[in-house]
Amino acid sequence: MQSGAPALRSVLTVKGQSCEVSLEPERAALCWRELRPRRGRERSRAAELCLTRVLHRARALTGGLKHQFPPGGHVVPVSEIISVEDADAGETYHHGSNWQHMCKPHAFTVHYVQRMKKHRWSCKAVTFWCSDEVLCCQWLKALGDLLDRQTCRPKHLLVYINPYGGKKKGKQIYERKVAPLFSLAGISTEVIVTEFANHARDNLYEVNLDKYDGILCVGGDGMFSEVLHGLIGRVQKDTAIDPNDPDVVLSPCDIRIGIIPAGSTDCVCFATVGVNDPVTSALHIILGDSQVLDVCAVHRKKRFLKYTVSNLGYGFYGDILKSSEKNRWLGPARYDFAGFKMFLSRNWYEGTVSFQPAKWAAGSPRDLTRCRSGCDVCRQSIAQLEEHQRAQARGLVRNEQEDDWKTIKGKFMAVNAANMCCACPRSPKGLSPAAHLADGAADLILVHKCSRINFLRHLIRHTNKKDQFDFPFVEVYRVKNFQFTPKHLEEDDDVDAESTDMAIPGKKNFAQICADHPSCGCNQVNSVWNCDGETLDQTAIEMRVHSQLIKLFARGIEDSKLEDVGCPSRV
Ligand SMILES: Nc1ncnc2c1ncn2[C@@H]1O[C@H](COP(=O)(O)OP(=O)(O)OP(=O)(O)O)[C@@H](O)[C@H]1O
Repeated sequence: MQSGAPALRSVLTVKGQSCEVSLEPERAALCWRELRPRRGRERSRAAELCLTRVLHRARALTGGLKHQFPPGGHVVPVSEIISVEDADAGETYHHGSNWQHMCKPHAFTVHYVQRMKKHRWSCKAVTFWCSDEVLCCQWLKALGDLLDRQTCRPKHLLVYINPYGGKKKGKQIYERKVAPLFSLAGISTEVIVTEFANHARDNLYEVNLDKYDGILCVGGDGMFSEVLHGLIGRVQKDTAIDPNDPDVVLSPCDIRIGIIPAGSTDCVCFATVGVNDPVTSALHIILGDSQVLDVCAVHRKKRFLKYTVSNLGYGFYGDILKSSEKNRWLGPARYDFAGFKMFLSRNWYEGTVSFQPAKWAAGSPRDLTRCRSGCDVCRQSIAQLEEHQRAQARGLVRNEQEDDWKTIKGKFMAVNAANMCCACPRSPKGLSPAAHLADGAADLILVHKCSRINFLRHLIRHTNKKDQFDFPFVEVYRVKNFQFTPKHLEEDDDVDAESTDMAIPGKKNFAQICADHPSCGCNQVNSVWNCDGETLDQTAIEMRVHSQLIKLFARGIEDSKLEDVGCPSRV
């Protein structure tokens, strides 16, 4: 409701109780509260509605109801109303009395978001009964007009479903839990059930994107990665940007991506919504939420390899992924099995890491801030980054292309670049709890070679309140880019020749034997990179953060205080 628009106030009946109901212009909210305490369910609805009429007369006489509701009322922000419909058409109201057949009372139903525990949302409905048709139409029109003004909401979506992701229930989840909500909200969809890996990615290069207000993926992180690659690739193609150039400024993607979690790992959904729940994600999409997200581009010299939004991990997390791929038949449990196996293997890898710190970043990886909805650290960091870029363009500060590189050589058990906290239900803190979704930087975590017991202590701290970086063998930096070169390629000028590191015949056999027999005391030469759950063949890589390159249908994790009051909130 626009500021200055008149308030709509009436006495309507909700669940047999007379309620004072208002559309508050200044709060852009629908509010209602019972006018008197409930006296028992046996009260006849006819008597209640008659009382409603009496109160309406009283309203006319007194010139309006009082402006502030006392405690005990409900408030639903208009921005969280999903839809409004004529209750007769919706048939959502329980018609319990004969009286309605005689008097034909009129009613409308409001569907809205209710906050549950742990960032979960559900769709609730409340039906308001009016004394006459004119009043009912007045309410339907006022609410409809307000919903029409929610211009950020999508109307037409392109949906890709991976029928084989997670427990192979993507299609079922979409049809049973998500599609009914979209139809309630008046959203039309075009659904493509993928037939092969990379179907969605390839399709995104061909479709007419102008037709859609958003692209959804139903599946896990692998499916999201497909859509991410398809969309970013398509936008670069349309804007004649060469993604193979590691120094190029990529064109941002304006169309939003929605994730309906239905995979084995739904890390991106968890970190941007706070829960892996298809209904919650669908509701964020319906309300038209928007969350910008940094994307890291991974290159090998002048060749583009992959984009990543969550974790780029070498060593421990790369080995887990590689090992888990062999046991896909175990389902999601394959990650636990592979993790345990890799922990026992205690592999370490020699190499050199070079990086440039993100000097503009407002936070640090070891502070106690957490990236939350409307994050101040992200906003401040980007403001400082833009200021820095403007100063560079004017020649006021020196170009950092060549300067400020820091180099660390060592034997690493894990090298991780976390672009977000990477929290998941198993590790609610994540790999880097203070990492931010859209600050233009990633957290580079280096775990040097250490004893098995120390590595276990480090891993356990991902699940408790202690600082997982507070060990002499762990280093963490907030960076704008980094490079990694494994030791055996350090001397090699022609690192481009490496197609896959395991292609070096002698080393391949050696690595294979030792991976299978960790007790022999030898170590594998190379790990692989785990790039958002997909393996990279190359080991010598460079990564750069592209700030706020994409937008998701999400709002970041909300402050839990909102859940305590619930929605509709008690005033
Ligand atoms: N129809 C299909 N057939 C085979 N593979 C597909 C199909 N559609 C998508 N894929 C691929 O399946 C992979 C895994 O998908 P998804 O992320 O949805 O499930 P997941 O169980 O979470 O997998 P993972 O845990 O391995 O990421 C993705 O890399 C995607 O490219």
